[in-house]
Amino acid sequence: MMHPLLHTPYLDNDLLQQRDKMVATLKQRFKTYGYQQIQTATLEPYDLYVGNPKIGNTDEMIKVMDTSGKVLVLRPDVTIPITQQIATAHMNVGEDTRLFYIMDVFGYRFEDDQKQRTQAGVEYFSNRTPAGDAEVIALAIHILKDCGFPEFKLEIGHAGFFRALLAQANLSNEQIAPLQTYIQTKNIAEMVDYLATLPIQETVKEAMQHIPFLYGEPNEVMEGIKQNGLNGIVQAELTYLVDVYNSIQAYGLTDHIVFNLGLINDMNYYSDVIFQGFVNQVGNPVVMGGRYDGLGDYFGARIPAIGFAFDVDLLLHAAKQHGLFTTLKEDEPIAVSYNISQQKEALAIALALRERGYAVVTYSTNDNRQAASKETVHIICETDSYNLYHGEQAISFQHISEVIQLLQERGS
Ligand SMILES: N[C@@H](Cc1c[nH]c[nH+]1)C(=O)O
Repeated sequence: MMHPLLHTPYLDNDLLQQRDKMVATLKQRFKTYGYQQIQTATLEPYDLYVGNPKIGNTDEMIKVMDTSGKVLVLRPDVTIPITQQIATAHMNVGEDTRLFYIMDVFGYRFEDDQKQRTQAGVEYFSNRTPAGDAEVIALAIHILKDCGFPEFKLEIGHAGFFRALLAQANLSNEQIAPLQTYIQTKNIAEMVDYLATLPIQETVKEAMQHIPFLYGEPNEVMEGIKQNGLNGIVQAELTYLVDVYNSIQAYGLTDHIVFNLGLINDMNYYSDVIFQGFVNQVGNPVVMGGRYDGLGDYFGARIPAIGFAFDVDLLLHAAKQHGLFTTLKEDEPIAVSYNISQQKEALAIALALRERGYAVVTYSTNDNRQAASKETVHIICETDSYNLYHGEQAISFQHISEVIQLLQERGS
């Protein structure tokens, strides 16, 4: 059963801690594959997007005006500005460049009311090779494993597959759009009716009707393609996909791979392999990516690249749904309360604890404040005695070193 996305207007402390932990896991994994972090501006010139055929619909971008009347957009995508930066700096990829990011994207192509989403992604600038593409896909799978998802699927398709079929049909963009939707939603009945209205060859119609079925175990999908005589049209794309798949085999990760030749991404910049990752019970993909070798051309540079982005909030939601949140260390602060005559000494104790990374709250008992809860470690500094209370236990101490030793022994 699919669960709708939960919309949290804000994240509470627990969720934020889980989110930080998840982001740390992703960052760590990106680093182990040799990626370096990059950050781009949140507000970008609208000109970066307008008029670029490789960039989707600019209507849905959030626009603002600066004080001089110049139109800016809130970063709708990360791949585009990074490609522009690399294009400006390099013109051609000499050396491989591996970049990762944790950045928000705004207002673009989201079905729901949430106009801001955090992406954790990578961009790998390098010439197209099956081994390079396989490494990026393996990294995405590695992350899903790191997060602890027991079951997930990575669907692989090819941006050129649908395009090659379309090239035979000579259709306008308006005619293509519904077709794309029918394929994405696997709405075969309406697709058949719609195809009947289009002026295209019967063989092409049949091929298109077959696209939604080209899903599943890679060998079976390839067999289905042959049986339907589709391989002649898209031979090069298919051979490449199989090469990538064979390379993923070397990582021992093919259990998670399915082919989906009906995969169509709304981003227009993809040129070759595209992929999306799904975990059970979550309808939308938690990760999307693909190769976009032609995007740099728009910025005047030949810089082939492949990348992906995880939707951090969706991933968090999925982890919660699957009960994958680990219990975090109890971080309730230690309470230090003191008689005003002992203020200096008590504050020195608090400082020493804070210096060691403990969270500490202090208050004067003369202020008549609420007592700490039973679970809290509570240090009370009175004129003639210093005591530490925890649950039923009460221990008196002379020196802060005794407190630190006690805390360490308890593992708190
Ligand atoms: N920018 C793409 C993901 C991606 C990164 N690199 C390549 N593709 C997206 O937001 O869907």
